[in-house]
Amino acid sequence: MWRGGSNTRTCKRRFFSSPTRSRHHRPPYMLHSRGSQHLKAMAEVDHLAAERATARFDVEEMKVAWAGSRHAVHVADRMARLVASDPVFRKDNRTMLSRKELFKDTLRKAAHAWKRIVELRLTEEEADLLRQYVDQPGYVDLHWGMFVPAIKGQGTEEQQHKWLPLAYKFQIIGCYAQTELGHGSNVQGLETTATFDPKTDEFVIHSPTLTSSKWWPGGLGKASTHAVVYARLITEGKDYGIHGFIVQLRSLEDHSPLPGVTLGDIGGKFGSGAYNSMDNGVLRFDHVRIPRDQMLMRLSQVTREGKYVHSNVPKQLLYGTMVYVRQSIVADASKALSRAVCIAVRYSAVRKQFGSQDGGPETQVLNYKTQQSRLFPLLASAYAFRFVGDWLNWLYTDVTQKLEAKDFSTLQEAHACTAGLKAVTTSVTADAIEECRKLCGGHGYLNSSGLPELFAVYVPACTYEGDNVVLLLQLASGKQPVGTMAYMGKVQYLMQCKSAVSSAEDWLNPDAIQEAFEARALRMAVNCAQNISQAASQEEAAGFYERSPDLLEAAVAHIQLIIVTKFIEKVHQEIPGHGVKEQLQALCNVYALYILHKHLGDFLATGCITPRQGALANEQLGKLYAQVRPNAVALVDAFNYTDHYLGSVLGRYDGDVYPALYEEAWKDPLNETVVPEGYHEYLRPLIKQQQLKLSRL
Ligand SMILES: CCCCCCCCCC/C=C\CCC/C=C/C(=O)SCCNC(=O)CCNC(=O)[C@H](O)C(C)(C)COP(=O)(O)OP(=O)(O)OC[C@H]1O[C@@H](n2cnc3c(N)ncnc32)[C@H](O)[C@@H]1OP(=O)(O)O
Ligand SMILES: Cc1cc2nc3c(=O)[nH]c(=O)nc-3n(C[C@H](O)[C@H](O)[C@H](O)COP(=O)(O)OP(=O)(O)OC[C@H]3O[C@@H](n4cnc5c(N)ncnc54)[C@H](O)[C@@H]3O)c2cc1C
Repeated sequence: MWRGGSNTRTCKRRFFSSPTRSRHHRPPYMLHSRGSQHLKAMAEVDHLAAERATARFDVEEMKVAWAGSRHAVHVADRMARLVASDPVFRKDNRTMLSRKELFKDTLRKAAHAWKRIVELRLTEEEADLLRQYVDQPGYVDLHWGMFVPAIKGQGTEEQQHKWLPLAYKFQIIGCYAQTELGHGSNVQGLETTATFDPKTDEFVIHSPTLTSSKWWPGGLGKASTHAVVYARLITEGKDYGIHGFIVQLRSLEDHSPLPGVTLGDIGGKFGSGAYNSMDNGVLRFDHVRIPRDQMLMRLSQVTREGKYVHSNVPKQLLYGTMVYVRQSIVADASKALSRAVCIAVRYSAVRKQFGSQDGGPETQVLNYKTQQSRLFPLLASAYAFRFVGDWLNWLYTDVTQKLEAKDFSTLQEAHACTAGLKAVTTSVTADAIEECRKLCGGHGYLNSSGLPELFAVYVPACTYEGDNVVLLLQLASGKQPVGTMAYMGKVQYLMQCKSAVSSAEDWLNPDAIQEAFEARALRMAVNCAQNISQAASQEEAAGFYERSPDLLEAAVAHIQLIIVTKFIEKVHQEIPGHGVKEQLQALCNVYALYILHKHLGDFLATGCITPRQGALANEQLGKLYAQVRPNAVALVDAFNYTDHYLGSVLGRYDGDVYPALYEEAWKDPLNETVVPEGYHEYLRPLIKQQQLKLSRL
């Protein structure tokens, strides 16, 4: 008890009262030769070895299951180490940099990453991974993640031929300028105009109001030379709605804004370090002219005479770039969540509190059932999101191939799944990162734990690429029971079926889980439909508006069903490696039963299960946690993250947390001097004044 972090009385003075030190001073015990030997010896110890020894499965094979293939493990490993060993990619000081320093550091890292990519002739797969491990949001994310995909998806072959080689070689840098000060979610409400002038064969791009200023695009503020700008196309006096245009913003010689272009950064954002490395920008146009062939013309065209021609394709293909990014955001959710969980699991195995009143060892906090019941569902969710992300990537590829063959039948399904899964996985992940911070107690609140920055970087994912609530409401427009909606075809059965579960073990049967989740999702959707028609005596839209909070819950139930289904399907596959399948089976059950327990109200209110069956699910959940416990550290080791990528003293692979925490504290700029700046101006006069007052008494 007295050795734990809650009891700092004994250590406080000793640790922080050393004499004046230079910027590079070391903590007291590190100056002492015996101290540094001690530290070295400790560094060679694996404090988590005992935890690793209790694992009942082959961790190397689990790495393969997580990464998707042996090749994927190998490439990821190589790229992670390449980044970790390069001093330019250092990030441990990131939260201490000013905004300007941080931005410059981002430019430096991006340039260095590009240099390494070219020097080492990395493949696209390797280059993507290298950028991921550099782990600092920046303009390159938008250049590769949105600018290039927008040109690929919406540009004609000729346009692709012209613009993509320039973008691939970084001869131009692009961003995605859609959102405006006054309109984000409502894309059809954007105000920027692109008016065709047949006299000069040009479009005139203009920002007619303050609210039409482009606002938020990443990379726009300071880095981009070009943007795909979304604007209302006006020709022959008619407004044809939103279309994309390639617009040059800055000189390729000196980076100054082109005539008629006003642009800059929109200002500091949530958290230290974090997303402040990104130059989210503001942009206004004052009648800026661009050639007609810079309208992205794959979906529709404007002829030399100014005639608007729409190809025979759904207009929603304009939103294709967003669908692409949303599916990649789902894969990213599992990365962010697994990082947070890895930190919290390892630290919970190291951290000890209570349990001994006689000087004996205290209890690892990971052994507390409350800690397990908060942490293991998050561990299971990380695996669940990973597998549903893989499936979504497959769906996206499949839909893209169909679209190329002019088959648009699965477009709506792709939109619904990407929108819904993006919304659910990002909301859960943001909350989970914060929960992991709390699971790490006080030390989780330190920047050096990595969790505050991870949260601050991650939380805007709930908003960008579509506000999560707005996206979930999109699911309600799904009409036909196809694809992931197919279960709705079993409406008669699912409306009246009763769960057969009669013991806790029965909940281990995937069919029992699947049926309960299908029945809950379907009944909630049917209830919504009935309530909407009752609420809307005249118009469906009015009922939709009235019952939208219920629709949100029904949408979440549908998405949770997809996640559970894809996890069950994954576990049904052949999975090599001793004990790997068993562990994944346990995690799948933890995920499903945790959701069932958390949303018990839904399951009971819709009559899918009885209160007794709900209690049995919770009983089984407790048994599953006990099964996960000895494997927990190995299950996070399977994510295969380097200490550099994890960026957390609490999540270190060797578990040697305390010396690392101690050393990290001394790196803070406040500790550059023992007597702080401001002492002579503010502290000393205050103290002296009080002393004077006292002496007069
Ligand atoms: C510790 C350090 C870690 C470092 C890690 C590094 C991380 C780096 C991070 C970088 C990653 C990402 C950067 C983020 C970049 C962000 C970019 C953006 O945010 S870009 C802007 C995105 N904007 C949006 O998403 C806007 C949201 N709004 C919409 O999508 C739509 O307008 C929508 C869906 C709300 C529809 O509105 P509305 O009802 O008005 O639609 P329409 O009338 O236009 O259409 C209705 C009709 O179309 C169908 N529909 C809608 N969308 C789609 C679609 N995408 N695909 C197919 N169909 C679609 C809809 O269902 C309707 O169909 P119907 O049959 O008529 O019912
Ligand atoms: C970090 C970050 C990076 C970004 N990067 C880019 C970028 O690169 N390019 C780009 O173009 N944009 C970018 N964006 C903008 C982003 O796409 C929008 O902020 C996002 O789409 C949400 O739109 P909004 O800001 O208009 O929110 P709003 O729609 O104004 O949302 C405000 C509130 O209203 C609610 N609401 C809105 N409509 C409805 C409705 N119909 N029913 C019920 N509730 C509703 C929302 O749920 C929310 O609670 C970025 C944003 C962030 C935060």
